[in-house]
Amino acid sequence: MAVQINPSILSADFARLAEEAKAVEGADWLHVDVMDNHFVPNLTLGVPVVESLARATDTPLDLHLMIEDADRWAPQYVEAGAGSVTFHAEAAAAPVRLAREIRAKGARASMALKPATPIEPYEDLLPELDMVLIMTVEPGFGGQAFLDIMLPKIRRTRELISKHGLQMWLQVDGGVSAATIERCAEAGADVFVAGSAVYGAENPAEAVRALRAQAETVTAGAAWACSH
Ligand SMILES: O=C(CO)[C@@H](O)[C@H](O)COP(=O)(O)O
Ligand SMILES: [Co+2]
Repeated sequence: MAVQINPSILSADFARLAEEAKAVEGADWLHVDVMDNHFVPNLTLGVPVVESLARATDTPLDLHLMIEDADRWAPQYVEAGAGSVTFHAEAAAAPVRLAREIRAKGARASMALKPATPIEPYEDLLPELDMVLIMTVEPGFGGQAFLDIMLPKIRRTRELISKHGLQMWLQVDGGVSAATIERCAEAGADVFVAGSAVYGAENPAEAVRALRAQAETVTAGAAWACSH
């Protein structure tokens, strides 16, 4: 499947997480933003909540760790039930070792880049990863405006993935909506995180379907989208 839509539960009602997860059944993954109030100026949830959420939904969990000391914590989120764990390049002391540990424990390994972090220094790491996440807002909060100056970085990352003949996914996160998803897809993204655009909609499941249809109109013709 080329296009994946991952609703972010950051925009959901945290008192009704199980119901909110069920409201987007049909989504590919449930995106879970973990924030520690150090790496980003906001605090969300931790390992026990992820364990409970993993039991409450059949949708696999896509963990986005916005925390310091990712090397110590990321493996614990695999054990908590995550199917994919994204650590930030800026927060990992030993990213290759960490990616290998995440994979060895049975999850997909992914690395995120804040808006000011370029992809080029990480080119040689790409084969160690299952996904790269390009942040299209400053991490920390949902509901921010999409940074279209990130589009060249998405394009460049897709070029590097193609250059190395890799099958990995390219995720975008932040301000993804009906107004921006096509530009992300045109630039080469195939995994789309959407928080406010899904949970702010009257019918979240329908919002997921609509975003998917929009992105698919773009990726249907893209050469890179045929490879997975
Ligand atoms: O990681 C983050 C924010 O740091 C995101 O996953 C947001 O939760 C996305 O929310 P929207 O921008 O789609 O409202
Ligand atoms: Co996120």
